[in-house]
Amino acid sequence: MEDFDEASTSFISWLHSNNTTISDKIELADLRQHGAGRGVLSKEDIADDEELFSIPRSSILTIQTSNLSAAIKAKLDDPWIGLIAAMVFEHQQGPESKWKPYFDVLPTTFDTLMFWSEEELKWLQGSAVVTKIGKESADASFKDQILPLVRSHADDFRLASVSDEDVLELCHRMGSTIMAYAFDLEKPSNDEQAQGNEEWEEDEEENLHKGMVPLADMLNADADRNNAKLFYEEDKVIMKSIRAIKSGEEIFNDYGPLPTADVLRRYGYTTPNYAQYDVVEIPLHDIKSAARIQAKTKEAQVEGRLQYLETEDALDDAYDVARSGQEEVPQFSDELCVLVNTLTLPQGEFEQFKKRSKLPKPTLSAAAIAVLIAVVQTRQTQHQDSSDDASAMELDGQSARRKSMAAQVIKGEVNVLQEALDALRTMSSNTANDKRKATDDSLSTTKKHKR
Ligand SMILES: C[S@@+](CC[C@H](N)C(=O)[O-])C[C@H]1O[C@@H](n2cnc3c(N)ncnc32)[C@H](O)[C@@H]1O
Repeated sequence: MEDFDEASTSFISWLHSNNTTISDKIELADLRQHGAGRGVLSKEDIADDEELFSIPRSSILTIQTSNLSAAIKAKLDDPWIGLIAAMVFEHQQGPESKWKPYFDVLPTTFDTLMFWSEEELKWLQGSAVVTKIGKESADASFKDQILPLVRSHADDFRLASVSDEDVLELCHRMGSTIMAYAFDLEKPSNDEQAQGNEEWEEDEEENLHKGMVPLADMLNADADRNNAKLFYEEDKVIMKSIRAIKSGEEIFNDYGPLPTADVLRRYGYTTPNYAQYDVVEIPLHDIKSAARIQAKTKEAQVEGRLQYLETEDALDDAYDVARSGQEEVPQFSDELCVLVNTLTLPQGEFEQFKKRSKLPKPTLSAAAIAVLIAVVQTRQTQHQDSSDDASAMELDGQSARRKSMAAQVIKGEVNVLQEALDALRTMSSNTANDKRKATDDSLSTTKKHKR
């Protein structure tokens, strides 16, 4: 048997020997041909609300369930760092770890942005996602918090002969696994005792129950074909179908409304299904520049208005522009509209708002629309589509795949910008028509009065 299949078989036996129940109607499948690693398929028709599998909480790998000593656990107050430390610890126990067969089906390499070279990241030029990778800050946290812990408990962690560099690499590997595989464990639903339990409440706030849920994390995700969901009970978690599933269909989880760029950053793949959630992030700086140039608002006035918005708790560092036609997310958020309206007000009107401690309404003014058109047009020049540059011919398989995923992110953001521009131009001509109509109406009223 191939290593891949052997690992899957051992993993399933391990689940069975750890009180997991798995419906006969599903199977763990090899989906590598489709570029999706392992996944779960149905073998028979499944009804809505059927139990697919249940995992005892004791098999979920968390800081608490890990075999870390109480002394080490007591030092882990950050959920993210804590789970990384627990995973590093369990990984180093090798066959002595309860979770060894689980580790054997977890990835060791990733396509998430953390692992892209500088050259590869250039393919994402224009997208704000490159500013959110967080490799340096993760590195700093590992050096500050995990290395000293590992070194002061060298025997426990079995890392005494491993270099700092290799420990950090292991931390990045576990951190990336958590990002793509871990669940935020919720408190049990319909359980009054747990609902009223202070420990759960505190933990929920602090998100202390981040955990690796074996098998639940073998489900791939699809925003449109999501057909299963994890439910939380006191002693176990249960994966249930949330619609009828035909025999042979894949069983999908959902990652929530994530733009393609974030799916790539966190999960290392792209799919057209998440394009509906694509956004373009506009930094405040770009809006300030456009207001100065386009609306001719003086620099000191721009700064004064930003200060005022800050005191009114109405200022952000950046604003998302979304796809048109999204039900839950407006294309231009109220916060963005209020900002641009404020920046483009005549000074006298701004003083009036300030005096009354009020903000303009979010309906975009003509001047604000013009500023946003300038902002969007500038952004359009910053997105580079490198999908057909000739160097692609020389790329190895991994880089070629990364390049095509980057192209998908850029294409999605270019679409967002084009839709934004179209919407703004329509608003602009509607505003002009309304103004013309208002002028015509007032002229005809004046004429009537003259007669
Ligand atoms: C929670 S795991 C799912 C199990 C995973 N396929 C495996 O083999 O371990 C998440 C990872 O699966 C992959 N994945 C999830 N959904 C996918 C999809 N619709 N298409 C391709 N890959 C997907 C991505 O690599 C992602 O980081």
